[in-house]
Amino acid sequence: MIGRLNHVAIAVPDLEAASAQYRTTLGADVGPPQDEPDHGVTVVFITLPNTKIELLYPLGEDSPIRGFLDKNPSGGIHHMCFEVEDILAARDRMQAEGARVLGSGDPKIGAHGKPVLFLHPKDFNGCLIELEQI
Ligand SMILES: CC[C@H](C(=O)O)C(=O)SCCNC(=O)CCNC(=O)[C@H](O)C(C)(C)COP(=O)(O)OP(=O)(O)OC[C@H]1O[C@@H](n2cnc3c(N)ncnc32)[C@H](O)[C@@H]1OP(=O)(O)O
Ligand SMILES: [Co+2]
Repeated sequence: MIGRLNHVAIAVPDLEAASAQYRTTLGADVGPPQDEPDHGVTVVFITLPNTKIELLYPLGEDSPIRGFLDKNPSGGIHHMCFEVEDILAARDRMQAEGARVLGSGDPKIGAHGKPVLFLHPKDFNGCLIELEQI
């Protein structure tokens, strides 16, 4: 069911500083900030040979990552995103297995213009999981 690791997301307290660190200290290929108002975040993608890093910064008052950054003021790994071929089939299977799908349960269009869903971290060993349909 889950396929490639599409990205690992890190919530950061300072998007510009984190972008500069990956670009300068780590010499990585860092993209531009992308506002994603439908998701309450601004994201920066860092392209690696085998996956991506997604830097996340809160956008708007009710950003879903505000609580995470309050608890982790210097930032932290926020979620992992796995690719799936059919996100509705994946959702139905996860729900049948007892996993909680966050939000309405209907996919939203994510940062790559593809449908995404999130699974509750408490159901996956404390790891927030995002599914993205390829
Ligand atoms: C543009 C889209 C982009 C893309 O890739 O396409 C994105 O990735 S958008 C990313 C931002 N959007 C989301 O994260 C949506 C899904 N997330 C949520 O709905 C919330 O973040 C939620 C429900 C996971 C947590 O919300 P909140 O922190 O406000 O709730 P609680 O404080 O009640 O937390 C409950 C419980 O879970 C623990 N927690 C929270 N966040 C995480 C996390 N990222 N990883 C692991 N655990 C997490 C929190 O500490 C609480 O645990 P407890 O032991 O009860 O204290
Ligand atoms: Co993501």
